Amino acid sequence: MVYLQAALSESLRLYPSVPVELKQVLKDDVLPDGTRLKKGAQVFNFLFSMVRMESIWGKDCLEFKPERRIKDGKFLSANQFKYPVFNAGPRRCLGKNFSYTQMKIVAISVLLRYSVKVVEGHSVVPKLTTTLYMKICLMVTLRPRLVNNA
Ligand code: HEM
Repeated sequence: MVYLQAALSESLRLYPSVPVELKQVLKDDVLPDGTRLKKGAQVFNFLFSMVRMESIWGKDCLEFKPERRIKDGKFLSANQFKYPVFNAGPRRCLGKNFSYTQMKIVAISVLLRYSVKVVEGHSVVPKLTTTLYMKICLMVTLRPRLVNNA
């Protein structure tokens, strides 16, 4: 279960369901990098880019590596501001735990019955909208697993 949690988190890092957020500035403010923001300004937060930045995630930032989220056999929760896939701060996603439960149920239901292999040469091309899609569907081969019902 630890590896599945890490794999789902890592998938959402590289392909965040909410790839871009729009925020509005309530009062004049200064970002940590010195950028000045005027009240009423709109700020696009490009999560899709942020979760792939080398300065935040290291040289292997573009690699799918669930292991980066596991230490001593335990799942490592990332700082919400480093991993804002579910937003960060007081307006964090209320459905985070629920969505992990859903994703695990779906993954387990499929993996229990089938071995899944992505079709050779098929590449995932993201389609950026307010939520993230794939430009074309994910082409996979499913091989039934032998289930022992005894
Ligand atoms: C992988 C699944 C999900 C992801 C990546 C996700 C991500 C996010 C993000 C980024 C926000 C902030 C949006 C913004 O303010 O611009 C958000 C807000 C929210 N999400 Fe999710 N979400 C997921 C699933 C769910 C589910 C399943 C539910 C409900 C059962 C849910 C309920 C909410 C609610 C109520 C908010 C608004 C929170 C607030 O503004 O105080 N989310 N989510």
